[in-house]
Amino acid sequence: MRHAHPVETVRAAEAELMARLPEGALMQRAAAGLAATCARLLGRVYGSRVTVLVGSGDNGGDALYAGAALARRGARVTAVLLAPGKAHAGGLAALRAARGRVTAEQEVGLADFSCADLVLDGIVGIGGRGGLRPGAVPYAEARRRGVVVAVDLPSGVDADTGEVPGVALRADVTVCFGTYKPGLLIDPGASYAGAVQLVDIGLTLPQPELTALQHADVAALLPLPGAESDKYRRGVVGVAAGSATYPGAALLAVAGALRGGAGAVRYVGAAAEEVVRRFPETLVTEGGPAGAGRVQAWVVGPGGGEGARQALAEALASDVPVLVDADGLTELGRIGPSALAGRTAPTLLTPHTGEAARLLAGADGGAPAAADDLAARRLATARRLAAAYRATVLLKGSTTVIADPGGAVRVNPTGTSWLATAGSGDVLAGLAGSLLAAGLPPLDAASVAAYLHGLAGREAAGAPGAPVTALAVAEALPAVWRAVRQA
Ligand SMILES: NC(=O)C1=CN([C@@H]2O[C@H](COP(=O)(O)OP(=O)(O)OC[C@H]3O[C@@H](n4cnc5c(N)ncnc54)[C@H](O)[C@@H]3O)[C@@H](O)[C@H]2O)[C@@H](O)CC1
Ligand SMILES: Nc1ncnc2c1ncn2[C@@H]1O[C@H](COP(=O)(O)OP(=O)(O)O)[C@@H](O)[C@H]1O
Ligand SMILES: [K+]
Repeated sequence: MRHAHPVETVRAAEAELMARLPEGALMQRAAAGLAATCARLLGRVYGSRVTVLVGSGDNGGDALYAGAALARRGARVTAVLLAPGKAHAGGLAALRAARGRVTAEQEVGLADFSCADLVLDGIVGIGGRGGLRPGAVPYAEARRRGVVVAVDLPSGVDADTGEVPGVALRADVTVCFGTYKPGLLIDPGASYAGAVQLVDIGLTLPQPELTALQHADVAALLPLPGAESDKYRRGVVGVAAGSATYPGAALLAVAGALRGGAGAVRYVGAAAEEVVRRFPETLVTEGGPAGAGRVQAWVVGPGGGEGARQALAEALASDVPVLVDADGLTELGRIGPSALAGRTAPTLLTPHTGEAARLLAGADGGAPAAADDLAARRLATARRLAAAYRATVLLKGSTTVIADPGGAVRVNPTGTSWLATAGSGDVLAGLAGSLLAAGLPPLDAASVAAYLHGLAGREAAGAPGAPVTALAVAEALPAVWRAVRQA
């Protein structure tokens, strides 16, 4: 499990550790880890060209000490001071002592930047506010031939949210200290970070609110049949999806549900004939969720069309977990959070940002939000929805973020934009519903589903990648289950 902590928590842990260590020791640890990664990336340090972009804080200090370490090993290092007079004094002295060059001239800095084998971005770290300041913007736009290594965080990315309020410097590798910052895991910030490496500097940190699953975590959560299992004990997932206009959504949700670990899939809706023809293992019931037989969790809404309102009302009236997607979310947005007020079992909402905008419009009375703005503030959006509806929210898109109303957040690391294809969300809904029916709590069901769905998207796209269909994503699920269990 990867853990991320907000700046306030990191600072408190740093202060506590610094009080027990000789002055500067923590920065030396950070710089040593940073220099080791740079040396690995360079392969041959001696004779290589390294440019260090230096801002006014300790982030620049880390970069300067790492630059000094590389200079001592024979690299030709130039420090470019973006805030001359404010650069970290100790780091600057160390670089000079190692015979590094120092300049404050932008023209020289830009020329150096463009021909360096490696650039260290020490402009700003967790102390940053807003995007890059004007003096640093040309570096984000300049030609580059070497690898750019961000120190702790790509400059211009908000550490706590992943928001990029202005221009940011894109990195190939980010070396972060002590813990991941949320901004390294959540887009758009995550897309600036490249490959992220964590350097342990000995911080003692509390349980994180924000986590990202890895293979071993998912493997431990997957519902597996035991010797005494039967289909009911494994869980029956009810799928209320599809309509005369959108029968395909029913097929795709059922396809996802069949590969999610429940013992059986029960379908209700207008596409029963198509569903049984394609998936004869599906149980089909006439009418809506209210009259269906035993079900441990409902999936309502994919392609639900005009039937979504009634199906939603019936599913929400049940005492089992309900996943609401697509047309179900549109109906829910019309009513607002009061629709969930009487529920005794958990509810999981799976909006994309357009649906999130509609849900918010029906929720907390705030100003109407555009989907693009919500996408730029993914963490805040998922949290706001979870709080307003008192439900678990899986916000889909470039980084899928899952927020529990209690405050816990999971970020999915496996996504791929090949999944941006019609119907792949229906597969995800069926898959997550199946995991709910198998007994996983909503945060786990949603984050395991997003994880497997992302891997299945990659598996279906192959390497170097080709367009995928939603059904191919569903069909790739058994292979990714195996891959996760084998890891
Ligand atoms: N405190 C410590 O002992 C440690 C700190 N570490 C490093 O220190 C960093 C935090 O250092 P600081 O608290 O000094 O903060 P930063 O170095 O991240 O930035 C603060 C400085 O940047 C300026 N600034 C803010 N926003 C800016 C922007 N958008 N563009 C340009 N300048 C901007 C501020 O005026 C301030 O002078 C971490 O990210 C990490 O790299 C590590 O060395 C680990 C140990
Ligand atoms: N840019 C992207 N990068 C990664 N995943 C994406 C991107 N855009 C969409 N996705 C994923 O693709 C799926 C699309 O779901 P959705 O928007 O509901 O489509 P549909 O309604 O057609 O099924 C979601 O799992 C979402 O997270
Ligand atoms: K930085």
